Amino acid sequence: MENGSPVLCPNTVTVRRNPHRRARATPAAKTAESNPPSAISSFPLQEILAMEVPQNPKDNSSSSVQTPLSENLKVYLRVRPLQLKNLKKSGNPGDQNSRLGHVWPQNPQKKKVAKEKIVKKKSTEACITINDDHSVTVCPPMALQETRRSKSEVYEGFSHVFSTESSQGEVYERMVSPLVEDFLKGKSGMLTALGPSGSGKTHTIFGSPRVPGMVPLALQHIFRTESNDSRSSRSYYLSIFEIYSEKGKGEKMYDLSADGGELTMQQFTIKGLKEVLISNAREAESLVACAMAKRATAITNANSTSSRSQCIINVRRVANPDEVNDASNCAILTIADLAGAEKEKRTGNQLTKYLRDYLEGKKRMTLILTVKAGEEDYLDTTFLLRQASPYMKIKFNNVVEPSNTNKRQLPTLCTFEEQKRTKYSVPEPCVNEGKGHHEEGVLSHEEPSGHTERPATKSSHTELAGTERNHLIMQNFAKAIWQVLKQYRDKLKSAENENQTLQEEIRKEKMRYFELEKQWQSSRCSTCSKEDCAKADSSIVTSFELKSDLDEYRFNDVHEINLNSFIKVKESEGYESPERRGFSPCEDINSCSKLVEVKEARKNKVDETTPRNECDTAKKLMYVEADDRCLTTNPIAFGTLQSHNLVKHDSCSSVELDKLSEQDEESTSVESPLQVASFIHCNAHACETQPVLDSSLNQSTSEESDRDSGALNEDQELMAERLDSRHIPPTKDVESCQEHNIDVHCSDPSTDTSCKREKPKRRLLPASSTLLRDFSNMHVEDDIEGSKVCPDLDACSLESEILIFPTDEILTLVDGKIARYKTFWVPLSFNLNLS
Ligand SMILES: Nc1ncnc2c1ncn2[C@@H]1O[C@H](COP(=O)(O)OP(=O)(O)OP(=O)(O)O)[C@@H](O)[C@H]1O
Repeated sequence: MENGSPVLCPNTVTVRRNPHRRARATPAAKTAESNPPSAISSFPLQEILAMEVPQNPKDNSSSSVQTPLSENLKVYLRVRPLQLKNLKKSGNPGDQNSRLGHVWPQNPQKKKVAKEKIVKKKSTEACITINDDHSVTVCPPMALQETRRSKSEVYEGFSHVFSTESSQGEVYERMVSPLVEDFLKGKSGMLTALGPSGSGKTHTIFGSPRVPGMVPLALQHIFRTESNDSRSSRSYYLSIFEIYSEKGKGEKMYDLSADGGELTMQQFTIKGLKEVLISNAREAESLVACAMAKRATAITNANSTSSRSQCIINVRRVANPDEVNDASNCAILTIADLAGAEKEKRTGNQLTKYLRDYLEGKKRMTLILTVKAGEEDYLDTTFLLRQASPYMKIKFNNVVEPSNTNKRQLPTLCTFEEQKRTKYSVPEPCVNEGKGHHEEGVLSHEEPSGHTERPATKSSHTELAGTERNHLIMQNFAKAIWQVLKQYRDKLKSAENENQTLQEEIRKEKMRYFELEKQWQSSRCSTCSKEDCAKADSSIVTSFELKSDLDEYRFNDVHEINLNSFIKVKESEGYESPERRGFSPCEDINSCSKLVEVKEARKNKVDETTPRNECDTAKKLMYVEADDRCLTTNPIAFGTLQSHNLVKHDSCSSVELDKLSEQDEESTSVESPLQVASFIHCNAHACETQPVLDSSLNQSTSEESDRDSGALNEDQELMAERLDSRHIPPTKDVESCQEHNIDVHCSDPSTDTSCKREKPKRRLLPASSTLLRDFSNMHVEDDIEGSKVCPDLDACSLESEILIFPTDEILTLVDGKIARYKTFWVPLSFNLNLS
């Protein structure tokens, strides 16, 4: 519907089944109009690339990250003497002792075996040179310089570098004593020794009875302090365990205390580890000595009693319960002697877990790197220093030519470069690549490092600046992508909401459309009825609706018709009869024909505008509206109207009808399937006797066609014979039929468009006459209420059973006059035996 308003007159309404409508903008297009793409900002690629990066990122990165690390992490380097025997022979007192004889505590069983081992003859040349207290230069052996073209390297940034002459006491005072002091104040700390096998880790950590290491010195320090403080009543517990990696069995943990066993780690804590209360240093040293005796050791090329496990000692300080808010309540001092960190060594995962807080910088950690100074230890030394490079400044005076890099060294370099990348956020080591120096030749390790730093530093700064800029660009790139994605996500949400709103509007519009169409149809139907009434000047209207599948039944095959219909009977008052108008029966028939034409024309018009499906689904009803004074003629009129198309409807419907045979169908005006609403105008006063009606029908049919009239005459003759055989006199009331306005049309506006296939004509009349005669034989049971409301029915002598039930009255405007109809429901049940 274009305007959506109800249509009052179908003649003035133009119905367009597929009205041309202006295409509505799609939601997407609408969205695009309301929200232009410019709402989403374009990707700021140029801005990102054009941004300025600080030219000296070194200062920023080192100052921001290194500060906390410098507080919690300190890296020391200790260089083991070249020739231990020589040192021993030199009579240097104290800590410069032979490994075999003076490491404390000793494993007695392995001590004997170690003595039998052949001590390799080692080079007297050193590969490492201590530049100052914070830096060293590592120079490759001559053989490596020639074959691999390796260059010397300068490592700086150590908290302190202990020379080969440094004593245990010196190391302790400078490195461990501050840690212990903090521990006594309640701060946890850790000391870890890391280095290749035989570099002096165990010597540094445990020492020997004559040259005690950091553990005994720390224990002595602790209890000495405690003994000096008379008010102190703290308790100390000691635990010691090792993490041992067996081939094919993974890592295992063992408690190294007297009756300790295997341990397990859950999350980041060790389950089952025993703590031994210690009250003095001697007692603690004894426990440590026993644990060391249990520690797994093995003979390596570098060390006859090499520690093959990570040994960890914990000293826990428990404050007096009386001390309130003592922060030192849970302070722990951890000292770890790690296994050899040579290149082939694989460090354990469990140790990493256990030391997680320390490695992440959350707790104070002191790392001492032990290296050997011999030329044969060059690779292990450089490997260790490069591993520790993220935590300090390392300068490369020379680079290794890629072409000469053998398989052994390449992974090391790759690992190192990878570490540099992964450790980008940690204090960035100052990497200097002096390619220019490479062309000039190999730098001597004796050459002062200060002379070669400046050009290398410049290039290093330039490279770092570029790296930092790339890093920041990538960061901003990711941020920009994130922002754009967020904007698109918001737009998508809004579009979805709008889509839902539009769908809701569409649904409402559909509902409104259906309501308007319904109103239009109802209004059109009412308009049609008024028009028909005015034109037809009729008081009796009968409407039939036949089911669409009437073709399945043939009239000739049906011998019994159960007509359980409701016949609406109108009692018209004030109706101007055709007789008074001077209508003759013939004229009456003609007028009926005219009415048929008019209503057929309107039916066709309705059919043009009515969807087919509505016709199929429409209910099939039959109404017989008749003047009470010619009620007996209603069945006649009904039969006249129906012609041969009375077909069985359904079990609960009003009429059971049958369809015409093929030859009869040609002579009928109503085609099935269709819905038929018949308007039968029958003036009660004009109703004539059956012969008169028959004659009028014959007259009417003679005007149509010879063929039709022939068929009609045959039917009429047959019916007349049947009537004669029954000797049923015509009813008195049916004296004449001056006017028979019979119309067949689709009363339902939703009649199928198939109804217009063939325009119904007056050819109905001859066929109807057959039923007319049958109905005339029916007897109306006048003992029903019908006789009360229709006294004229008393004279009815139809043999069939017609039950008449009064219902209500209807006032209708007919030709400017008010006509009152009394309606009756007349369920019909009669048999037609046409055979
Ligand atoms: N600074 C030093 N002064 C004198 N002797 C040392 C020094 N460092 C190590 N040694 C001696 O070197 C030998 C090997 O030392 P140590 O056992 O401590 O090495 P390690 O690093 O523990 O080896 P591994 O990892 O195989 O256990 C020992 O006999 C030790 O006495």
